Amino acid sequence: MSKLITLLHDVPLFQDLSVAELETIVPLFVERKFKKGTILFFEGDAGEEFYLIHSGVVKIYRIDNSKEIILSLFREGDFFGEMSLVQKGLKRSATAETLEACSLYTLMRSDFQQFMERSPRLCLKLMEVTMERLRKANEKIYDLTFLDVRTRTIKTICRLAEEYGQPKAGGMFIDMKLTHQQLANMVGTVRESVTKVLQELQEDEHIAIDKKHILIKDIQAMKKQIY
Ligand SMILES: Nc1ncnc2c1ncn2[C@@H]1O[C@@H]2COP(=O)(O)O[C@H]2[C@H]1O
Repeated sequence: MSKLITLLHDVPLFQDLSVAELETIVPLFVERKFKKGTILFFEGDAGEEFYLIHSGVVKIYRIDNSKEIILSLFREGDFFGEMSLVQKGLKRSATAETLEACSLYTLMRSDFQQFMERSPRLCLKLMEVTMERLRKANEKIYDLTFLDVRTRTIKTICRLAEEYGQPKAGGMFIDMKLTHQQLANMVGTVRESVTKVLQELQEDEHIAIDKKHILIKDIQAMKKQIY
């Protein structure tokens, strides 16, 4: 349990909770481990649990006729699965799948709801995170409507660098293994188009790719291409 308390202290959603509130909620979480490639739930399923990531990466996506669009990637400290829990009868709005072996903490729907009813602080935090996710979703709608594939690809790489980037000799290293297909599913295009843009970016020495990891050599120079 102590590792959960440490995790909760670092998770913005739970940071403002009092010690008493934390002590109430911690025993309700159940730790579960999942292998890479496990579907946690499908879009349209009944929502039964709230998920908090202790380790690993989870992909949230929708699929249509085998075409996939990635809505978000979540990692340690992120939560998901809350949308279908806030109101009775709502179904899962997207599918969740582990991209790596994952350790997740789950909270049952009834516990999550009871805690929301009792804790205005948690509700406010949840609203803050939801607004931030809505802002990102709006940005994505704009990008898909107005921007070409090259610009969208560069923007996606820059966003990944902001969220998962680590400064490294020679640039900014994105600490996440991504295939061209996964990147294409984030950008909203076909794999061939993303491969072409990545090749151009490598030829122009903006990025280097090593074992599915992207290194951005000069993040400011990359950003200059889009803004
Ligand atoms: N656009 C989005 N951005 C980030 N997370 C999302 C988005 N859409 C759905 N999710 C998450 O994916 C989950 C799918 O199940 P739920 O609808 O229960 O809750 C959802 C959210 O936690």
